[in-house]
Amino acid sequence: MSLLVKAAPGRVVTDITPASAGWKHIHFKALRLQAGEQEELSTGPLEYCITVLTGQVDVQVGSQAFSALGSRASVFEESAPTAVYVPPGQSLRITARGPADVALSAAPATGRHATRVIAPESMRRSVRGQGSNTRHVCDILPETEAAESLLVVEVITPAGNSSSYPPHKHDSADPAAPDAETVLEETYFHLLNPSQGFAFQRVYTDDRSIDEAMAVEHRDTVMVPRGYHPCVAPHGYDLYYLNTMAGPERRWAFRNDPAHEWMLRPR
Ligand SMILES: O=C(O)C[C@@H](O)[C@H](O)C(=O)CO
Repeated sequence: MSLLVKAAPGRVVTDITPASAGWKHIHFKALRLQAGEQEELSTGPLEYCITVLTGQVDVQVGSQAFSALGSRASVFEESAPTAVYVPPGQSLRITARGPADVALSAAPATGRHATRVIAPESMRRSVRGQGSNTRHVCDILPETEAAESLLVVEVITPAGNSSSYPPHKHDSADPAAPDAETVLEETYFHLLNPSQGFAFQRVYTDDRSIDEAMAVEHRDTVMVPRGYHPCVAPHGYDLYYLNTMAGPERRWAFRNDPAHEWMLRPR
């Protein structure tokens, strides 16, 4: 099975489930809605993070109504998105007010946290890396914000730069070194600017039982069940991706590929 899920042309751009991905935790759906189009579902045993990537939507969760969420025309604007956290056991309806791109990240939960809007102003934005490894990170649902298993973050990699680099992984848990690494599945939902561009992502393990190098295009998704997962944006095309992570422990602890870690050391 390829780890690259090509974008579908219609309203549902991608719909990844544990059954389709062959993993345990992450459900990821990307929608491209036109004015008035709706997505209705029951959250069942899952918690959701609805990220309004572009455009504006109204969101109804049970009897709670949230109107006109979303403030970006493009994910490449220098601003954070609006998101909504929705716990298990809720009815959920998303209605587009105009053209809107919406991402639904979901993972198992028991219902410890209430529905809430995550406002753009509350999200931490930071710059990571140096030189041609500089990228711009926005924490949508990080460890410090309440949720049971989901972690959601978006990253812009300027044209010509790399990100998630040096390559890192989070796929093993060592009880003898509990701080060393956590086990997290991950999806990368990629967008490019201009949209006809392409970027590259490699997913590989130490033993190379996984070693896939992918050309990713606008709205493609890459599944990272395990292994290192660096990205590169060629000259002329900025790369955006939305990461959803989930696993048995809600903590992002990673290990860099020792072969490439040298570049982080002062020279
Ligand atoms: O640092 C980056 O460039 C982004 C990555 O950390 C990305 O969010 C990820 O791979 C998380 O595991």
